[in-house]
Amino acid sequence: MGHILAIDQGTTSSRAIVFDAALRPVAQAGREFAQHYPAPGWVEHDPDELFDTCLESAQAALARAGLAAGDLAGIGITNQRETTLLWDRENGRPVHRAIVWQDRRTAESCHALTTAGHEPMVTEKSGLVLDPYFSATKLAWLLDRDSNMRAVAEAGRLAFGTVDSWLIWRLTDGRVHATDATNASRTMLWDIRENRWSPELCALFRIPEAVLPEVRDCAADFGTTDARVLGAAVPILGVAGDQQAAAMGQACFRPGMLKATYGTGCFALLNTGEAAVPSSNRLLTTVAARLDGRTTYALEGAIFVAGAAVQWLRDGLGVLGRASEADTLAARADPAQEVMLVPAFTGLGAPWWAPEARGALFGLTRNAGPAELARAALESAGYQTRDLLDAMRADWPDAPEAVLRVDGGMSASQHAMQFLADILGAPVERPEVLETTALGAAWLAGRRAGLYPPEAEMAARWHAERRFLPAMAEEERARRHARWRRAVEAVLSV
Ligand SMILES: Nc1ncnc2c1ncn2[C@@H]1O[C@H](COP(=O)(O)OP(=O)(O)O)[C@@H](O)[C@H]1O
Ligand SMILES: O=P(O)(O)OC[C@H](O)CO
Repeated sequence: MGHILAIDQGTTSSRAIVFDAALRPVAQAGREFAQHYPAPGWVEHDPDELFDTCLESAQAALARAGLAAGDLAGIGITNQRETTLLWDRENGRPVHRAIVWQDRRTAESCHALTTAGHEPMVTEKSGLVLDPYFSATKLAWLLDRDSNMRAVAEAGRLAFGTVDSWLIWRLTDGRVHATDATNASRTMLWDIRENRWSPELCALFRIPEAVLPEVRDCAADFGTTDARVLGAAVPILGVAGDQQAAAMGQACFRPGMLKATYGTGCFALLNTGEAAVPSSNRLLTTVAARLDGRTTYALEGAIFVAGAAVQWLRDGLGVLGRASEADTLAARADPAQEVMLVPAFTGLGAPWWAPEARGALFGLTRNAGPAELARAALESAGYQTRDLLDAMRADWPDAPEAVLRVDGGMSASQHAMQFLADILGAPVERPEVLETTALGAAWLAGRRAGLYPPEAEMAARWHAERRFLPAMAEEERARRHARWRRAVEAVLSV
């Protein structure tokens, strides 16, 4: 009974990791699933596939650990956030495929609501910007598909959920319809300060409250799995959105602590403690955690392209065989050249929120080649992070001097991480366990089960595998950053 299973349902794959009683990962498994693009800018996932890939991963991870479900003390769930599902409570069938957070189909309705002057109220209550990224307009779109749908929803027959709620529903065979406060805070329907579904936001987006899940703490009782699902009844004891779970896995529990996860994109979260700090720089104010009924908050910034720039070198340009070769290639770059990449392949995220912007290369010479491009791609994550951190400091001048804890696939790049420390002028720390998202979910469940330590002890246990210290002269940092800002301005003006 001393193990915890963490299920990490991400945008491109589902993974499961078994942790032992000392919170060490002992076995893992993962499954990819199909991405559906039914129209330009639309992205969907098959709800059954999301569940099945989680279940297969869980079974495979348990088998690799030599364990049965009955050996588990609990399950922690973490998930891609905002992705929106709606299903029929009676037959358990989704009314549509899941609409993924990246999906832009509701851009026009967001624009109309912004033009009508609703954004200040939306931001004040939800902490978010009025963008298609979040669940509310996606759910409204689902409810608008059929003239009868809202009446059916009002009668209590339909259930809305982010991916965590869907997995809980399926794991408990329809007995529990719940989510946690971090996932709720990404729906644009949750009043982050009042800690309740917002009647004003529900009215604005025309969402019947009958569809909404019950919102619980991150470490709480989310029901017990149906014994037929995994072979034994296992309590679900922890739930958090993946970026918040990563912040917990990085032990960023105190105000001022900061983590950035470098995967395809990058998500940075700055813990602001019990203060829900409003942003004047278009960052998001979001729930970092709700534990023992106490809500803590974060300022969040999202970059759309981080490791994806390395993928582009590999799959688009063919100058890399594998992402891990980027460092070797970048090391051959001519130091005298200053090729710079603004990787706005799908627009620019925070703090710019410029969906129409497109990428650009600056400083090309006849001698610029794959090595200079690789270096520019690795460094583009650093420049973008600097913009996020500058915005965070402007929003929250009380923030202590930042140390950035990093994780995700791209944090493996020495060059990217050293440049990050250089351009931030701040230390960058990389932990031993890079699976911080699953670790956070496991910690929540184990904390609830009484197996894992509370925050303070978790924080004391965390330690860096590698620390990158800034080595760039202040003048050089300022010069480079000014050049980056001019490059961004150029991209925004083309
Ligand atoms: N050694 C490396 N150097 C630079 N980028 C890397 C390296 N290894 C992986 N990446 C990048 O990290 C990303 C994958 O990280 P991962 O955390 O698995 O992302 P996601 O969860 O978004 O799929 C890819 O975009 C890949 O290009
Ligand atoms: O599944 P990931 O790791 O790409 O994370 C997605 C985020 O939660 C979206 O907000």
